[in-house]
Amino acid sequence: MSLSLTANISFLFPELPFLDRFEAAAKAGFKAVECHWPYEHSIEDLKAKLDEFGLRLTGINTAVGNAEAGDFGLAALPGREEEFKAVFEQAVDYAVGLSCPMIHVMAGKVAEDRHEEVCFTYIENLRLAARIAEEKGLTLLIEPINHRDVPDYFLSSLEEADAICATVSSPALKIMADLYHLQIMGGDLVTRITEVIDSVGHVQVAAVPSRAEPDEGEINVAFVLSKLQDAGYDGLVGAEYRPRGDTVDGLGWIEKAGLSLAD
Ligand SMILES: O=C(O)[C@@H](O)C(=O)CO
Ligand SMILES: [Mg+2]
Repeated sequence: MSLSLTANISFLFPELPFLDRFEAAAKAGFKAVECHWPYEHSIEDLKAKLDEFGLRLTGINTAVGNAEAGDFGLAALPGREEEFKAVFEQAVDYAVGLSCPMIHVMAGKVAEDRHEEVCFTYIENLRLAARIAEEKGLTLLIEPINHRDVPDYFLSSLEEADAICATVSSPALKIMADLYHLQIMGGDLVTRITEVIDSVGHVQVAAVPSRAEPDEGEINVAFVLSKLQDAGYDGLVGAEYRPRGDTVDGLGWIEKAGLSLAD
């Protein structure tokens, strides 16, 4: 298998302060990293770390909004369009400043009985964001997130994510297929993901149900990834799991899964 990894340094190396995780990832052999929310650090400080350790940054998320009030994204929230624009612009500034090609646009939490009602807002916000992404050469990702960990997250279905990509109809909008979330939300990973493979822009891995290294539990990660590759997926694989112990000691799964560190 020739798929390459990117280390999610929001989850890996949890014992280290965030800025020290770049060095740890590079020393472990990674050439690429992704993270969730880098915004408490300046673009300059982050760039210095990437340059110092010869890493590239492959993905960041839009800020969640008001985390203390329970926000987990804003794109699907009617009445919050200006706030969405602001967090999206912030993400674009960081992505451009750090040569980072992908932004995960976080949808937010919406009670199930309001799902239909807010679809319009989500699609309009994504249209606006996708236009900007096209101009800047960025890829936007939407990620179905499981309802056990994040009840009421607007986007939890792979098939709905694919339908939204078709509706927005922008080459800049793709699905982040996180095997952990998708296994919890219905499984049948190979068949379901290959059906939407043209819309998939990024893949992430973790074990289910533990969310630890993907060498245990319900998912045969080597098998699933090889089938996705056979179906035409040639993007990165995000190592987005919570290590059982020391991050470096837990990296043995990479070779067993036939993966390589990104170059
Ligand atoms: O799967 C996840 O939790 C992440 O990919 C994310 O972006 C939201 O935390
Ligand atoms: Mg994920």
